[in-house]
Amino acid sequence: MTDKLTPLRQQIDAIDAQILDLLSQRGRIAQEVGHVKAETAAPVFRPEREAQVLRGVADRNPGPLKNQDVQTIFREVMSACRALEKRVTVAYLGPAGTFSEQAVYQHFGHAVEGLPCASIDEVFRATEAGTADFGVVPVENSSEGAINRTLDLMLATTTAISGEVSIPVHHSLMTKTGSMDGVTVVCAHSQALAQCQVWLNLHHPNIERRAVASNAEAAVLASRDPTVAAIASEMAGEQYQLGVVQAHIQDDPHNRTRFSVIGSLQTSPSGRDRTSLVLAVPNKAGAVYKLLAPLATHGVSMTRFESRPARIGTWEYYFYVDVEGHRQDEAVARALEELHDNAAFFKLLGSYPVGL
Ligand SMILES: O=C(O)C(=O)C[C@]1(C(=O)O)C=C[C@@H](O)C=C1
Repeated sequence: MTDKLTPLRQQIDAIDAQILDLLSQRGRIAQEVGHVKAETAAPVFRPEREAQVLRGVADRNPGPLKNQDVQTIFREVMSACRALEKRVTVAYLGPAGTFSEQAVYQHFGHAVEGLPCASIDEVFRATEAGTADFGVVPVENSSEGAINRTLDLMLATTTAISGEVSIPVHHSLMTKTGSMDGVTVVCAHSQALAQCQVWLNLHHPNIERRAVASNAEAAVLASRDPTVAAIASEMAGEQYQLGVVQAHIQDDPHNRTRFSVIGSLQTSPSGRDRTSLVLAVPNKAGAVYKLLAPLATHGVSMTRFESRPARIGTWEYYFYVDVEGHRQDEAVARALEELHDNAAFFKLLGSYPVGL
């Protein structure tokens, strides 16, 4: 056994030495890129370029490693190279251990400075003020729908969307001891309580449910008090040393949350992009139908249509619309121009690479 293993490990050692050498070369070139960018004050983080690199890696992957795994490796390689140019700061809904933090690492890799914020409002504020280079905010959950506060702030602030990231959301029930003995209350963010209500009704119908600011806060509370159970990610459970009572208790096993990456960057086309905008029309019969006609005329597909009541007077609803393609693509550009002309209100939120 040992005799068979030794030569294989020698081969792995030789390959690792080559990988390390190539990584160092890549890092030195990234430093040069950094100097070129510094001369023109060009942005360090280029989401469209990173998306192209990751798609290329999956296209060329000869196996046996899975596409998702080679992409994870290359995302971290780019993250480390990017950090040689500049370590970007990313604001997210904290504390550490939230799904938002997971979304940050999935999009930017781990060589970033995470800035946990107390609320979605604060993520927008930190990003607008420049305290953070980017912010990551939840936009919609596959079971619970839109995150309304995010939609409202997209409208009210000057931030642009420069990327998107979607992550599976698996909730676990956890306590300090790993058992439900003596537990009187289950804490979680209201969205998580809603996403687990069928399971809770079935297994713990009589335990009080209390909504708190975030699942990570619930984990903190549970770590301090054995009468409190938390619903949170297992990552948060590990962070606050909780025992798992039951994993994956979300009612929908395919539960996902989509996040937007916000900032001041206007992302260039990557070849597979999405454009987000907000529209409003006067409250007349057929107005919405007419408003959207330019999309059909120019063959632009709509991938999302969400309405939010306007809170101040003139129009009844704002429509949050996502379309396929980049604002610089000819068909999209023409459709946007006509939408702009037809709409009583028009705000382009941004064009960005479709998430992996
Ligand atoms: O191509 C660039 O602009 C780089 O800065 C290099 C690099 C990379 O490591 O591949 C790093 C950061 C950018 O976000 C994109 C790519």
